[in-house]
Amino acid sequence: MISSATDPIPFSLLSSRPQFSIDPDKGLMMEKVALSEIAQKVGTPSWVISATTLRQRAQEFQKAFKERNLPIQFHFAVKAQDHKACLTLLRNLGYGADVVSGGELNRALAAGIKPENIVFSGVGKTDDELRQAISLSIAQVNVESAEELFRLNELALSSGKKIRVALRVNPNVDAGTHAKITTGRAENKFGIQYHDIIPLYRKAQTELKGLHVIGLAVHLGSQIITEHPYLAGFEKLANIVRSLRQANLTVEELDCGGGLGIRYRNEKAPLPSMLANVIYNTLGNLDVKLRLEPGRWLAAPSGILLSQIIDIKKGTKNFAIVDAGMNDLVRPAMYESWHGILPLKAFAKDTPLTHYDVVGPICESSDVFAHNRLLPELHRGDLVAFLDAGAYGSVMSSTYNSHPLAAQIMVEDDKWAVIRERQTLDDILRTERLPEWLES
Ligand SMILES: Cc1ncc(COP(=O)(O)O)c(C=O)c1O
Ligand SMILES: N[C@@H](CCCC[NH3+])C(=O)O
Repeated sequence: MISSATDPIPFSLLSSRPQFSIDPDKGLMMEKVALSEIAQKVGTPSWVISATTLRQRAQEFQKAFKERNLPIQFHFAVKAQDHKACLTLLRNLGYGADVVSGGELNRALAAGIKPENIVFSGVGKTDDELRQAISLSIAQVNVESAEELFRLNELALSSGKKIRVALRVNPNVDAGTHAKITTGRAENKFGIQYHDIIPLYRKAQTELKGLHVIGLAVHLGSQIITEHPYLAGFEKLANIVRSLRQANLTVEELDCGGGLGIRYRNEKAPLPSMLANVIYNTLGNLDVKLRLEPGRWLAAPSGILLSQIIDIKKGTKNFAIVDAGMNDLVRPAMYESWHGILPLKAFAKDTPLTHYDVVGPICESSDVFAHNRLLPELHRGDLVAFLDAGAYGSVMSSTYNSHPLAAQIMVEDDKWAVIRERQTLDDILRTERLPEWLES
């Protein structure tokens, strides 16, 4: 997390992010909206998402696969960004949803996504969640263990309705990403071990009458920035498909998961066309319907977290203390992740830069957004934007230290709207009760 000479300086962060510009009077703009106006009217911290960026990235993803003529259905990974407005925008482009809980399933439905466009992944699905999936006849349940497979079969039999199922393979492939967001290694809790798939698939397809076994699913991890893990994972998947077919079993569909990474700092971020090429070369001739579950690539660059500087604390180090904390954006504390930081005040390319540790107000030493970051000189009251926070940002926030959840705003062209009100302390206290014996 230590800044180095190779860190992009603030101005250069703008060059690869067309949704932002600097207006000499209004400062940092997202699309045609001055972010300072939002901060002034709605307060900070606030999440702001650019609808145009989300839409363009979603379309770029689709285009890459269309160019390869691959029959594919996209399911946005709701865990990355679960706001109804984002899900609705994506639904209008033809995206379905990839959900990992009953909550996400019902959010997707509330956004008008049809059950037949919803896949349900995740390592711990309750009976109630699976019953709802069965009664809705969703696109498929990605089953993560033999135990879950048998339980789902029983639930389907007792409801009198078959459920479409894919077996999630754990291919034991290293995604080459942060250890905490790798999911496809044998030691990870996700998926069914590679060597157990064929006997289990056979049993499921030939004996478990509550299930319609349509194929396989795989998800290797998140923030994947080279083609190698995908190549290795999909080649293994293709081998299993061939073995299953040799054993006279039917494979109709493959769900290739998500995971495509973005450029937060200096990473050589891949494009969806890379993923389309790898899928074309590894799975393209298997005559299967394909599904993908992208999350981060669509949503992360579309969103920011707006925050205000509470104090500048000077000493051996300069601390810029902001009003957003790890309770809002937990990624730096949790994964040592790097987020670009831009001041909202207009600044010129040759503005002199100063080193700051940018920290939040939370009583944890890990509540640090950036160490030794070069920024134009900052003052109390200044506003800053944490970039690339549209995925795994608002969805992971908490009310630690009794900080209410931040507001959410959507921007499109010159319009903006509050899409989630700022939570209040009353909202938090409303659900708390005193036990009778403590009431005075
Ligand atoms: C099963 C599954 N699908 C899709 C995703 C989305 O991943 P990403 O946001 O990296 O595209 C995840 C998250 O890692 C996941 O666990
Ligand atoms: N929350 C992680 C991604 C996890 C993806 C879900 N398996 C992040 O912020 O990078």
